Amino acid sequence: MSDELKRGLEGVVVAESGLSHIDGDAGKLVYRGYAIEDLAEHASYEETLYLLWHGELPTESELADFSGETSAERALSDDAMETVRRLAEADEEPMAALRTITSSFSAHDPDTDEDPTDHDANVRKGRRITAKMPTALAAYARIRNGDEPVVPREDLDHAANFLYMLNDEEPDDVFADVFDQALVLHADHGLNASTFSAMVTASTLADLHSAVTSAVGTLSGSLHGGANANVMRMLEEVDESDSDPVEWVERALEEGRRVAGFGHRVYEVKDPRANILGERSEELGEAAGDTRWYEMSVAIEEYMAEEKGIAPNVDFYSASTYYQMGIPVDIYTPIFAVSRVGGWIAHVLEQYEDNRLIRPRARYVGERDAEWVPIEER
Ligand SMILES: CC(=O)SCCNC(=O)CCNC(=O)[C@H](O)C(C)(C)COP(=O)(O)OP(=O)(O)OC[C@H]1O[C@@H](n2cnc3c(N)ncnc32)[C@H](O)[C@@H]1OP(=O)(O)O
Ligand SMILES: O=C([O-])CC(=O)C(=O)O
Repeated sequence: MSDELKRGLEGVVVAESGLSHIDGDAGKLVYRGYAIEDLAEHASYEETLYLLWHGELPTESELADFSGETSAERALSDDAMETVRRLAEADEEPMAALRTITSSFSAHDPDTDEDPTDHDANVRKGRRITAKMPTALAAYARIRNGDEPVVPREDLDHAANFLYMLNDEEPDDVFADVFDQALVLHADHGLNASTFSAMVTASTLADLHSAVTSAVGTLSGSLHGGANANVMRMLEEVDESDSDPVEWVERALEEGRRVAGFGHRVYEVKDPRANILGERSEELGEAAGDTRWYEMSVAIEEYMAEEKGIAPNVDFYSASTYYQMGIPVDIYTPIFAVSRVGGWIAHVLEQYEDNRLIRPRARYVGERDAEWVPIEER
């Protein structure tokens, strides 16, 4: 057995997957062979989910059935809504609230007693989790502001319905399209940390709800999904202090801090999702007659490229995009989860199809021959 150490599992291949491929040198991303640029332009989030879970693009009638079956699962049980209410009223942190709510969904899932690896039952469970997470998140965001939750509408698509439930107002077409595109762009990304965490959990033959709950927790960290909210906090701080964004970043780097939204374990160049979201951020700014957030972001991007040779990741431009849609900053990471849940479920389905317990080793660097000392002599 080799004791070669791969810290952070960097570059280690641990599974075969047909779901998404990242070419980190060229800055290319595909889901099941389809370029992310094509999916962002043409596919809805529901279509992307179907592609990930079923392996091919749906026909019109397959998509209509799939979307209808998913939207029919949006409503929360009274119990689940009570959980949301309690968490919101206790001012629980948004990702922690989402993690707890997601876990609680298993209590009312009619397929809970099925074999955890049953594919069809897992697709049904997956549909329910994916449909209910946005309802829970929107309700949480409203209740903590003293507003009542908005009942989901089955006649709106996944993206538009979320914005409707969040704001109690149907979104305009531009916001609905941009949000749908953001959901498509975040849906899957190889064996990122949260997906891997879902796979590790599933590999013990734990159930889908457990796998997704593990993943929500893993996504919350600032090195992963948590970075999108930190990007916006940085931009707001720069704006409020009237500083030059470049000077602000220079200072942060001098102090040894990382700049949120930059760097990636796999991409050596700019994340292709950041290109698309950057365009959306610019368009939203132009439409509102205020391109400040986009311009600040571009200045930081140029400086980071010149000084550090580090490019933006997906979290960098999603921040100003969501901000200009009026979405509260601290729910950006939960929104990432609302999209990525589709990828987590797809990877868990793959894991169950060809399962092997995931169990790496550590190189032991502790003592080996310690002599037992009775407690009264220590
Ligand atoms: C959806 C996502 O999860 S995308 C990632 C979201 N996370 C962030 O944006 C947080 C900021 N980024 C980072 O912390 C990192 O780039 C990570 C965690 C994403 C990737 O980290 P790793 O692959 O482990 O790269 P590593 O930490 O070894 O960084 C390599 C070098 O680049 C530097 N670096 C990487 N990212 C940054 C950054 N955002 N700001 C400043 N320096 C950075 C590191 O300091 C290191 O420099 P050194 O070799 O001189 O010490
Ligand atoms: O792939 C990663 O390590 C992080 C990432 O960009 C994602 O999860 O979308």
